Amino acid sequence: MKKVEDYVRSIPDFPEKGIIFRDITSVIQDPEGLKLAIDGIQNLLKDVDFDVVVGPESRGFIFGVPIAYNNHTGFVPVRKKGKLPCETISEEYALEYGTATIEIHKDAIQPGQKVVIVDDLIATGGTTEAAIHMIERLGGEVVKVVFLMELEGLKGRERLKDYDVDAVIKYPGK
Ligand SMILES: O=P(O)(O)OC[C@H]1O[C@H](OP(=O)(O)OP(=O)(O)O)[C@H](O)[C@@H]1O
Ligand SMILES: Nc1ncnc2[nH]cnc12
Repeated sequence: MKKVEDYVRSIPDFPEKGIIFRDITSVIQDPEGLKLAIDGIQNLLKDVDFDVVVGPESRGFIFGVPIAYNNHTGFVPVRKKGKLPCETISEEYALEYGTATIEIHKDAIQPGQKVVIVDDLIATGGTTEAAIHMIERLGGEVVKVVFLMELEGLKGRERLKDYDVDAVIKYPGK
């Protein structure tokens, strides 16, 4: 029987030389791959009590919404700058070259809410760290952070050492 990692397509040198791109389109286009991915993430949350799911644009939407639906919680998008229509707070974070900014609606998280962050992949952890800062600025408590894939060689988990972080698939390198 196939495992979820069998559905991930690895593309060398995309989007630039030296990066192995872990492609989820091959996972989610297959009914069994999609089911294994969502069920795998759900399994990491089986003992977690939470009120809301936050997912970063855009691949965090794909996995975050079904998890919110499964658990009968709401879903809050974290978007790239300039996309959200109401009042936002924002956070800048470092990319390999330069910086990027993500935003969340100011009224999306209520003080004291228990938040789970869902995304497809953790690399450096910069996106997640920025999302955590915003959630905490709004008074939310990040109770767990879950990914389909973790690139262990990039040490994102160390950057999030104060948080409960887990992933379905762990790649030892980058
Ligand atoms: O741990 P990090 O180093 O922050 O990298 C991981 C993030 O990068 C990717 O998103 P990206 O910003 O490429 O956006 P996309 O989902 O719209 O492709 C991925 O989906 C994670 O959100
Ligand atoms: N190697 C990688 N594959 C897919 N998405 C990524 N985001 C950051 N690094 C990535």
